[in-house]
Amino acid sequence: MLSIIPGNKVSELDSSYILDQGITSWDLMERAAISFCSWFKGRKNFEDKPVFIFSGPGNNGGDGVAIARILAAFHLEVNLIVFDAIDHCSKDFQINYKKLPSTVKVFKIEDFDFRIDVHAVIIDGIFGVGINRPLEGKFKEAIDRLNTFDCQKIAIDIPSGIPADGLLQGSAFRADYTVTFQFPKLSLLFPEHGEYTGEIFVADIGIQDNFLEKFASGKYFIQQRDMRPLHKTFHKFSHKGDFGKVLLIGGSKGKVGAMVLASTAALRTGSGLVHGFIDESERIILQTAAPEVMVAFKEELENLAKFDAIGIGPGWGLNVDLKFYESLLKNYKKPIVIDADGINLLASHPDLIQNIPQGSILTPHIKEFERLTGNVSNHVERLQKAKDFAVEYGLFLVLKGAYTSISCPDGKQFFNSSGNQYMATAGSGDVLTGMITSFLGQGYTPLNATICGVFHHGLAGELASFENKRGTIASDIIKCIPKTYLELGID
Ligand SMILES: NC(=O)C1=CN([C@@H]2O[C@H](COP(=O)(O)OP(=O)(O)OC[C@H]3O[C@@H](n4cnc5c(N)ncnc54)[C@H](O)[C@@H]3O)[C@@H](O)[C@H]2O)[C@@H](O)CC1
Ligand SMILES: Nc1ncnc2c1ncn2[C@@H]1O[C@H](COP(=O)(O)OP(=O)(O)O)[C@@H](O)[C@H]1O
Ligand SMILES: [K+]
Repeated sequence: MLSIIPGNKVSELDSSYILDQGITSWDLMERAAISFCSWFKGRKNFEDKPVFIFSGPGNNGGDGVAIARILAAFHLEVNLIVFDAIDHCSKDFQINYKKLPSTVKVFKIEDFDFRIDVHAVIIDGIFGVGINRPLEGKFKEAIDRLNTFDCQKIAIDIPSGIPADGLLQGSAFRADYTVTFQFPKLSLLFPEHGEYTGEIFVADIGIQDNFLEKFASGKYFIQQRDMRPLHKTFHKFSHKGDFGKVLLIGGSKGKVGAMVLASTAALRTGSGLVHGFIDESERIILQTAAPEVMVAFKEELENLAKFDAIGIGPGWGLNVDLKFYESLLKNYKKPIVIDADGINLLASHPDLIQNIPQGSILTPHIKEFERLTGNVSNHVERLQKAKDFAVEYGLFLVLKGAYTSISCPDGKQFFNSSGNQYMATAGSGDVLTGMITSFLGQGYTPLNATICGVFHHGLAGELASFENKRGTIASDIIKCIPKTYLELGID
């Protein structure tokens, strides 16, 4: 899986890779520029538009200069705006500058009149991971001004101004797209930076995952290409028992829908048998809405071991018999998935936490997480708290939202790449609970069940929103779960 390397290790990574491969730093910059340009050429919305590239003094600027040469070779109108005297710029910047064809128009920032047509494309190569202080002076002025333009804007590697691993202070370039090299920089995944990064694309520059791993910090980016090997294979003679027997517990007056969604999602994810335990008065609703789901009776819960996985919480309400909850946690000896009111009850009764079986999976959204661990002021703090919580209690903590993070008992953190804003709709979290419980019941390890659940859920959301856009609802996501297997080439 793709490692996320801290910004301060990137130059060490570059030097080590260059030495290992017997290439020059210019070769690596050229790969980055080619990779950027092939992404650029693949996007029909930039075709034949004039391009304005802003290049700072470092290697991010050097990338910009190399990109200027390559795009000019495609006969685009290319304007390059530089901020410093060329002999004060990085070595590879200077080499690329000498290679520029005469068709590229070069301006010094102080001479540039900012007459940029609305149809033009602005490319930001001002600062990359080398930024070491907030923007000021000519850099801040230029970026603040560029942010007022309505044309398409692309950031090279990271929007200038945002530090690779920390929080933005002051101004930064507001991009519609960020094309980041080899791995996403951690700060691109923070909600605070969403309005600056736009859509993120990872451009491959040829550094293999196992090489990156030497510089890893225990943070990983989950991509589509990682999915197949994490899945179990089933065969012609597999029977419904092989696909797992799961139990979902939740539902209260007015909130039975959450159980309908979670249990249907579990079935669509591949569970052989799904049981639902729900308030007696509400059972008929579950039975009617989801006839494939079997309603469980209290006496069946006396032998919990017969269930391959249990998910607790969807629509459960807060009016729950705590002794019953405690007995579930104590008596089930395998990992449990806990969501929604299951989490809210842990927050109001923290003494219950110690009873949760090791390796269990908690799936709070940001508000539920704060109820559990206290308020935080930013995402850096939130990620640290999630990691500490997972390590302290030996649990997997899934912090839901864009780039959902999975914090593991060993301190590793995984960030999901699938999903989109159209999934922010009622019940979409219940769908995830059903999916993770299903994978767990199919015999996946808690980590694989969580990664697969989170990735398939996001992919189903993307497929569902393809046509429905803002009108996407949780049931649409469930309908698209089977398509995620097709999309990933998994039988
Ligand atoms: N493996 C990789 O990741 C590769 C990285 N490359 C590019 O190289 C970039 C990193 O290049 P650099 O390390 O040269 O760093 P940058 O290009 O981000 O800039 C660093 C320069 O800017 C100065 N500086 C930093 N903050 C400033 C501020 N607020 N105001 C004024 N000056 C400031 C620094 O003193 C230094 O001279 C990456 O982001 C990427 O674009 C590619 O060229 C090749 C491969
Ligand atoms: N902007 C987004 N990008 C990607 N996924 C999102 C986004 N917003 C929400 N989601 C996903 O949708 C789900 C919402 O879950 P949750 O907040 O528990 O909703 P509910 O309580 O309504 O079921 C989570 O899995 C979350 O990761
Ligand atoms: K940049």
